Amino acid sequence: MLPLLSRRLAQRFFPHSNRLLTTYFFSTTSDHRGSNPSRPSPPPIQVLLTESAGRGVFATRSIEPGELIHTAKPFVSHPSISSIDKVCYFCLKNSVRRLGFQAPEVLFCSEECREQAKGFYEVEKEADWSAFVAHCRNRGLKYPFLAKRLACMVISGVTSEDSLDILQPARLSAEMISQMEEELCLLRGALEDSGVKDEQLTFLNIEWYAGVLARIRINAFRIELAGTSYDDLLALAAASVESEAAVGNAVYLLPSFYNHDCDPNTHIVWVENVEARLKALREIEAGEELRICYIDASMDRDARQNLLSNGFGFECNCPRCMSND
Ligand SMILES: C[S@@+](CC[C@H](N)C(=O)[O-])C[C@H]1O[C@@H](n2cnc3c(N)ncnc32)[C@H](O)[C@@H]1O
Repeated sequence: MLPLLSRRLAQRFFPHSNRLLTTYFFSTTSDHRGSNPSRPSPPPIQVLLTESAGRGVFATRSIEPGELIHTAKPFVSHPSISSIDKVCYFCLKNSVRRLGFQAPEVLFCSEECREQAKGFYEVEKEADWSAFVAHCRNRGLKYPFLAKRLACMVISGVTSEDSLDILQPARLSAEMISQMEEELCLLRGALEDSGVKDEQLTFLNIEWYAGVLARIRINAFRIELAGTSYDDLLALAAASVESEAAVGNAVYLLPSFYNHDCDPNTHIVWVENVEARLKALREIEAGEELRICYIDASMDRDARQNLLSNGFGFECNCPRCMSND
């Protein structure tokens, strides 16, 4: 199922086939290797319909505790405002040193990241984003930055305007949509003033913008890097005290199909950059659904249910909640 899904997704999301971006997105791998040791086998998972939580991810074979099930590159990501001058503008790698070739306002950790970023940055760098950034900063908004980056990707032709349609959207109230109008106006205005032609902006209306944000709201991950060294761990500990542990936000395609469980069998981690690693927390049988935890599982049942209902719009039906734990 996955190779076919991948081919269809590749045609749909990258109509003009920027090879670099396509490679970046589809390099999901698993630790297990097949008969050819140099080639990683496809991840041991498939996406199927569940009984009561829409689509979900299921194991196609037994998976060992601690096993790396697969990795995933983001479809779109963005640093948090407080991290913009510290992390790579493409991969969100921490403690990046300024390289000579880049524009003064953003950082790239390598030539490769700068090259990969061309899909959005060539459009983005021509515009003055100060009004859009000030608007989002004053209201504490983070998701419009992902929508802005996606809009730039659509304009440059590396993805199509319906690329996130495959993801489940949140229900938005009329009030939420009317608040988005101002952001959209600033986003469109910045692009128009930078010389993007009207015909390249026909997709950028409130239906598109609200549809994208409705999907981002349910499917975006907050990226906290675990780091690899003692210094990384110390920096992370300091950042969590200052509530600035997140380096950014990202939307992935395959990881978005994982449902939530308050006692999950799988977790998602980030080590050095925005590339996600899905790992088994315990032994998982073939055919079992893989679930991650969207929230802090240490909270009591009522707090968990409230958070999931307000943040994600669903009543959790996991075994832990059903047993009132
Ligand atoms: C990130 S999506 C997961 C994939 C989704 N099931 C789909 O079909 O695209 C999150 C949505 O899945 C459903 N969901 C996830 N975990 C659930 C749970 N424990 N109980 C009920 N619904 C759940 C909810 O509708 C939620 O808004």
